[in-house]
Amino acid sequence: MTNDNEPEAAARSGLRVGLIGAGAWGTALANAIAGAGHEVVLWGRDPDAVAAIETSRENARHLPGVALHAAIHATSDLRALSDVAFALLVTPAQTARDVAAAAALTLPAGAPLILCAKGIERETGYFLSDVVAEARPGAPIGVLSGPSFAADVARGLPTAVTLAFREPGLAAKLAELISGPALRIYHGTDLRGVEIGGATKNVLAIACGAAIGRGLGESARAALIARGFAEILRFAQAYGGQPETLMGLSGLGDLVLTCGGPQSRNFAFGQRLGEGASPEEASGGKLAEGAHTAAVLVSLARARGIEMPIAEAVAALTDGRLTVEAAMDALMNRPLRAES
Ligand SMILES: NC(=O)C1=CN([C@@H]2O[C@H](COP(=O)(O)OP(=O)(O)OC[C@H]3O[C@@H](n4cnc5c(N)ncnc54)[C@H](O)[C@@H]3O)[C@@H](O)[C@H]2O)C=CC1
Ligand SMILES: O=C(CO)COP(=O)(O)O
Repeated sequence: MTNDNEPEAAARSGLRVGLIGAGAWGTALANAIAGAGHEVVLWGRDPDAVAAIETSRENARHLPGVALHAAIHATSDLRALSDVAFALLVTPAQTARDVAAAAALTLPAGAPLILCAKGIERETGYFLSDVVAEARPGAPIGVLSGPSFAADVARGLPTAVTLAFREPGLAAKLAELISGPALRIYHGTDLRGVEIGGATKNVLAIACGAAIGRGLGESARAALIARGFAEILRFAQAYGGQPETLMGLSGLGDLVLTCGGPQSRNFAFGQRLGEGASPEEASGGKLAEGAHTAAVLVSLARARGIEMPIAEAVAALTDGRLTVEAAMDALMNRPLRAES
């Protein structure tokens, strides 16, 4: 196992920070934040899995081979969050409502909560920050997003992401507290732009994966990234995100990362679809958030008259309504138009 964190950091007097969700990303962030000098409470829902993490000091299921920092305490008891200074919510997007509601019962009133999941709620079409706001009205909500594979962050490889809060100054303050030598956190106030970037890029990564899996080549991948980004920009502008935000880490940056290859679970899901697997086979039990977001993204786009043909194709693919060939034919046979 590797652990590049300085043991002394555990003894440094930092804040007590809650990490809600003990999957790959939650565990990687817990290590990074503990490495920045804080005491971390890592909450997971499964008592047996949490006990194994706490005793073995490794999350063998989701982040194997990475030693847990000494300043992390893993627990399945939400009451351990009752005295944290702030918390991060890192469970899958479609669980955000239930998990936020449960955490709201114990989190200190007014403690900032940072959303790290990437998606849109399927049943309501709500952005995740709005979902969480219903659980904790009035408490500050932030979004952390950007190009960052959990395995890279866990190995201490250089990573840069964006943290946004609407409250002026809060993102800068928290970014300062949790950034470290390898995790560089930029800050901003365009919460909506940051969360749209993270939710939409997963859908486009499935399209890239499908094209590569089908053997359509690198030119097709580049076209999908560029035209996919145009779709993201149109969507974000219609829903209140700033174009500058989308051109940064949480939009273009994360789109490029996840469209780059099968280290992305969304890309890998698309790749298997392209190779002929059914949507059920393609998931292989791994979380591909884009598969859960594609249909609701398309509904939101249609509701505002925004054209998102690539996202439409992904929604049809993931629902099993279209083959990769038919999806590509549909995209290639759209009327020629000015590039915008
Ligand atoms: N893995 C990565 O590199 C990154 C992931 N993310 C995002 O973070 C979110 C979580 O992803 P991962 O940690 O990678 O997933 P994961 O599959 O590694 O872990 C998910 C965790 O959530 C827990 N969980 C599932 N349903 C739950 C529920 N109803 N209540 C409580 N806990 C539940 C699981 O037990 C598991 O511990 C996703 O939205 C993903 O897009 C964001 C950036 C990087
Ligand atoms: O969001 C991520 C990287 O920024 C992780 O991507 P995947 O969920 O596709 O693995």
